[in-house]
Amino acid sequence: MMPPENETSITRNPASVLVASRIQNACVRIDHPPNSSSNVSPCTDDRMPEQRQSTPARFSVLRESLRPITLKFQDVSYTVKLQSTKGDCCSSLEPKPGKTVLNGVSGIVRPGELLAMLGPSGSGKTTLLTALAGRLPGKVSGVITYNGQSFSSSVKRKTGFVSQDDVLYPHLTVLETLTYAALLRLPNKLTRDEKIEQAELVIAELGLNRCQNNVIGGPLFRGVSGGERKRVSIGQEMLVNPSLLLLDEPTSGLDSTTAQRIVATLRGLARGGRTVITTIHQPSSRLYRMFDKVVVLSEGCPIYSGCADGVMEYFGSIGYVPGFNFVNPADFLLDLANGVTPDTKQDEQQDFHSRGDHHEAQTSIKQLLVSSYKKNMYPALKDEISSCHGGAPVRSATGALTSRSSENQWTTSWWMQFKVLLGRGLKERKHESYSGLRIFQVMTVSILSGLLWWHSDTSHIQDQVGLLFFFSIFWGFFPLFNAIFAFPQERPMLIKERSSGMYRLSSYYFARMAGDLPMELVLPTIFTTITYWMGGLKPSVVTFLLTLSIILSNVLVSQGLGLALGAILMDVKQATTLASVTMLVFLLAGGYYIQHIPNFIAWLKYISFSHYCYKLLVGVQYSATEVYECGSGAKCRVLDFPAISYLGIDDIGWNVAALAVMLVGYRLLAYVALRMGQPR
Ligand SMILES: Nc1ncnc2c1ncn2[C@@H]1O[C@H](COP(=O)(O)OP(=O)(O)OP(=O)(O)O)[C@@H](O)[C@H]1O
Repeated sequence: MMPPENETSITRNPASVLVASRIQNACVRIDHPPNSSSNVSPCTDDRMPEQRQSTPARFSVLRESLRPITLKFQDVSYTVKLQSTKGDCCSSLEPKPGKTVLNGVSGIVRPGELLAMLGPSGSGKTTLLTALAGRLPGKVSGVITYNGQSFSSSVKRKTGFVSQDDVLYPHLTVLETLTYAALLRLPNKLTRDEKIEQAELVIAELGLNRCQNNVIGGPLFRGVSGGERKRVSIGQEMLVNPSLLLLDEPTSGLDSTTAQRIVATLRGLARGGRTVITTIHQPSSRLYRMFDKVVVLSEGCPIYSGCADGVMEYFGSIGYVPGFNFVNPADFLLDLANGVTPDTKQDEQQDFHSRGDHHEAQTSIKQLLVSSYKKNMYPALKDEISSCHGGAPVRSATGALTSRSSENQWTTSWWMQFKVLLGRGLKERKHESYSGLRIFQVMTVSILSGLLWWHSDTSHIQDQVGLLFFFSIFWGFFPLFNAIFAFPQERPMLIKERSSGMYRLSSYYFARMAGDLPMELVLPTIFTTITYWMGGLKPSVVTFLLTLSIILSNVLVSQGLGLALGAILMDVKQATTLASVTMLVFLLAGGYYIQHIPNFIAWLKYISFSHYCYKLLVGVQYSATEVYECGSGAKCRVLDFPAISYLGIDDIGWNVAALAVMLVGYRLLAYVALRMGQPR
């Protein structure tokens, strides 16, 4: 059948309007919308047989009462500012063009329903999903409500979001990943053992028992399969028993059986009283039949929003019917969203070369479909959005304030979050922190420098001072460059977990600091012990301990600077470049290489922690009355040695204070930068 050819065919068509209206109403498949007490049992039939067998009859958080959410979105539009393509310095002054990614998308999803967003690549599915999850940066126009209310932190905690890329720690096993998620996300009223039990139940529910002790894996080493990884991501969200679950292409890259299993799980979750929304690329007809509703996007504009099994009727009513060899409704919808109809398809096969004409024809078909949606489908949808009051009422005369304020609290205490994050961080990073390569690096340098400075004494004071300067610089560079990677590497995980309201930023931050400490302090301690005694520095335990504590303070300050640079720039390349320039400046201005720095630039040494460290190291090594052999039998005061006289070994208190200020200041800066760059 031919598509409509003139404007009259897309004007408000009473027959199409009737169909569209029926499609909207027909979507309400659940006769008795789930309520907080009886909403979870219907899912059993939809689950895979293996899941039905494996679900034990223990208490499951997945079977606890829910707070159903009806999600409505009306006229959602979103525009992004495009980066200028010109590389010259003045391009930033030009106004940047905007790109409309979403244009007037509407829909309604009730508890118990599974909605699929379909559309060609780049049509705006992910953007719409992110907007519905309340995670889209910038201004989204239109109205999005959750049980009639705007997005709030209580909705956030009841929302599960599974992104297209699985953000998981590669060195943790499936069981560990879900256990840590359970410990962090489940409320304090459950004991630790009960939380672990919930993680095991989710593993059983998702059919992950066989691989529960396998590591997740990453780009450099193999772990669980793509489908298993995806199910782990879904499991992390299932643990919070979300009322609203959003998933971005959960089946992409999976074989059809695994994809079928995942969509069956989603449908089961929906039937348990949740509102489930997923984007999907190319569903098979088997998968398509599992959806309750679909939203079809074409270049950011909706061409259909309603019941999944009403698409044929709707498009038939406006003049588009599939060809005789039609099998899959999803293929038909995607063709339409691309502006391809069965007729144009046939033409394309006949005449492969007339691409320009086809492009115009496709554009006009897309425009026709969008106009048809606006005229025939949108009014019915709009009426339904404004008339429907589905879902649990969030406001009751007395209960509203209490339940809201209690839901706004974190599910677990600060201390609990700290402990779990510390344990998880130590487990995930033990390969990195205790890497043989790192230990080898430090041991080699320490032994080599011990040999180079072998038993130097005060008659070679220049060498001794050089060793002290080397201490300050080596333990300035090494921790700085290690720390730079911390936050940029963890950023995706931090964004994901903080967006779900999993923990406070402060508990994460302190757990990270504490987790890094042991190895950050053990290596310099071993290094100093070896080099100090091999290098022939003052053979006094007190002086050694003072030297060690100065070096450890230097390590902490330098690590703080690295963390701050990483957190501010969130880009390893930029941060390492800046760090190398900074350390070069500190090296030169430290007071060892150049002893007559011009006054106008001499202030640089005051911002260098290596300078303070070096001064303190010299200060504890030599006393004011000490002498050294400065010629054949002649004795000179240490204080008169040019390098030391220029440096000065007085005002130890000021140097300690400067290091202390930097120790706190850099870490505070790192925290503030992280807070500013993260969702609250
Ligand atoms: N921040 C942004 N800056 C520039 N362009 C953007 C931005 N966000 C989205 N877009 C553009 O908007 C369009 C829709 O993107 P989106 O990721 O939502 O599409 P999609 O339908 O999910 O695609 P796919 O199926 O390939 O994942 C794309 O053309 C994308 O390039």
